[in-house]
Parts: sequence; C-alpha cells; structure tokens
Amino acid sequence: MDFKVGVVGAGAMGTALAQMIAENVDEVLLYARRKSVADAINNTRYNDEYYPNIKVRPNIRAVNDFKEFNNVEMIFLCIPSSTVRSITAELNDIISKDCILINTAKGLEVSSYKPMSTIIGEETGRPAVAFSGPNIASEMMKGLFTASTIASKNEKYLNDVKNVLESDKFKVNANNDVIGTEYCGIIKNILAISQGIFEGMNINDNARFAIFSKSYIETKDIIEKLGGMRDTVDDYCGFGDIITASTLTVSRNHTLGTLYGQGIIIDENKSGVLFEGKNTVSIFKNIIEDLNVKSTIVDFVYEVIIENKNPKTSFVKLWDNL
Ligand SMILES: NC(=O)c1ccc[n+]([C@@H]2O[C@H](COP(=O)([O-])OP(=O)(O)OC[C@H]3O[C@@H](n4cnc5c(N)ncnc54)[C@H](O)[C@@H]3O)[C@@H](O)[C@H]2O)c1
Repeated sequence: MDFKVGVVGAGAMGTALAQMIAENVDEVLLYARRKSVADAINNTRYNDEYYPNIKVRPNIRAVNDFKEFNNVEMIFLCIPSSTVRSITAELNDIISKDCILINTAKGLEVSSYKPMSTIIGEETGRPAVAFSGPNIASEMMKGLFTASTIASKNEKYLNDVKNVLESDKFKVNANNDVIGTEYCGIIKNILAISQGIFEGMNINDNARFAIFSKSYIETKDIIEKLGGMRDTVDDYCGFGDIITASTLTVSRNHTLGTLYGQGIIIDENKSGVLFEGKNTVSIFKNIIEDLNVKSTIVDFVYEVIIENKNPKTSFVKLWDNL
C-alpha cells in the first residue's frame, strides 16, 4: 500500500506495531528518543534492547528527529501517557493537517484526569483515533494472531487506519465510541491489579472469578456514566484486554497487584519500573466519586495499593459487598 506511517516510541509496543504495519505499507518511520538506538536499528536491523532475536523489516527506518514526520499520513503514539501532551504539541508544528494520530497509551493525564484523545485534541485540534485491545507486544512482534479495537468519530480515519493495520493475522474492529474504548483500557489496569492482589493473597479461584464478574458489570456502569457505550466493554478493547491483563502474569499491573497481595509495597522511584495503573487508581477513585458511581473493585484496589491497608481486611469488606 502506498502509505507512509510514523510510529513514536521504539519500545516494546512501538517496535512491534512498526513491524506489523511494515507488512502492509511502503515505509514505516520509527522514532527512537535516543539517537544511538535509532542508529543501531538502522545499522544492525535489530532493536536489541527489546527484541534481540527478531530482525526488523527492511522498510522500517528508525529516526531521531520529528522533522522526518513532515510527510507521513498517520502516526501511532506508543509512548507513556505522561508524555503524550508534550510529544503531540511538538508534532503539531511539523505534521500535515491531514495526518491521523492514533493513540495506544492506556492512561489518564495525572494533572487534569483527561483521557489521551482529549489531550491530543487540545494540542493538535484534530480528533485522535483510540487503539486498544489484548495486545501483548512480543506476540505482535512475532507476527502471531492478534485483534484490536480502533475508535473514532471520523469514518475516513477508521477506514484508513483499519487498512494500514489489518492482515490475515491481525483483525481490527472499528467503532465510534472513543470514550468507551479508551476507558476500557484504563479500567482494565485496575481490574488487573485487583486480580493480581487476589493471586498474591492466595484467594481461591471461585472467589476471584465471582468478583471478576461483578467487576465486569461495574466496568459497564462506569463506562456508561462517562458517556461511553456498555457494548464496547464486550469488544477486544474491553473483555479481551481485561481477561488478558487480569489472568496473565505478563501484565505489569497484574504483577504490581501480586506484590501488594503478598504484602510487598513498591516504591516506583526506587524500582525504576513504571506501573501506569497505580496513577490511574488514584485519579480514577476521584473520577467515580464525582460521577456518583459506586465501584467496590476500585475501592478495594485503592485501599490496598494507595492507602496501604491490609489486603485481608479489604478483601473481607469487598466480599461482604458482593
Ligand atoms: N507493551 C504492550 O503490550 C502494550 C500494549 C498496548 C498498549 N501499550 C501502550 O504503549 C505505550 C508504550 O508501552 P511499551 O510497552 O512499548 O513501553 P516501553 O517502556 O517498552 O516503551 C516506551 C517507549 O517510549 C519511549 N519514550 C518515553 N518517553 C518518551 C519521550 N518523551 N519521547 C519519545 N519517546 C519516549 C521510550 O524511550 C520507549 O522506547 C504505553 O502507553 C502502553 O500503555 C503497550
């Protein structure tokens, strides 16, 4: 396909998405923050830090200057949510007015509680496409079967993005519910932490998945109150991603929960590992209080990982309220 695509962030997700998209389009420009990383990818054809055993496709060119994005037709943002505002502001001065921005980051801005589509809209004056699903980057990099949801109010954007992504191995569902799609990716972090806590505490499976059922309904209630659609929670971005993050140990948030369930308290400043879900829990608690929605699962996770309450005491309270 005669398309030039940019990807910002040469980490696990950015490299994997670039690899997938490169199968469909002429050229993918992969932005790496460090010049040494961009040079190494171009010279060796490997992104050693993340995928030392998988060669990147020949039509991926790593770059270290956003000016290279001046004539790309779409850009996938594969960076932490905390950097989305500053990066999109920088990109806005360079990219064409028709360039489509697709966000993969699952989080809210800590200072404003805003989702990424709102931030991208504020910085660039264009609607962003939300991309979310059960997408383990390493599996995508290997070209294994994967599916995602994309969401936008703009039908042309949806068609273009779907065409760039879809292949016999990669399925894409498109919808118009940007709010629902984005918030599924945010709430799933909280559910993943809760399931990790139960695992760390050795809570039996019957109880874990009984609570999971209730959490799923609470997710629909919250999404609806936020202005999204309940049905969106049944799509890849909802059910698929929630199950993946809640049951597989590959999820960082699940790991975070497991540690807290075992009574281990994490200082992210010292460990250097980013748990986007922890920020989300703090601000999400305030959001649902403002919306006047009750969520037993958000309350439970907040008590354990933010207030450092004893998980056993909080679990008994949660179970009593089931
Ligand atoms: N890994 C996954 O399976 C996965 C799946 C879906 C969505 N995501 C989303 O993708 C985003 C990236 O996740 P990841 O797993 O690739 O993380 P990662 O830590 O592997 O990669 C993040 C990349 O962003 C770069 N980066 C950080 N700050 C930057 C800045 N200011 N400017 C430019 N680049 C910057 C880092 O150098 C790194 O290359 C996250 O927001 C995450 O929610 C990841």
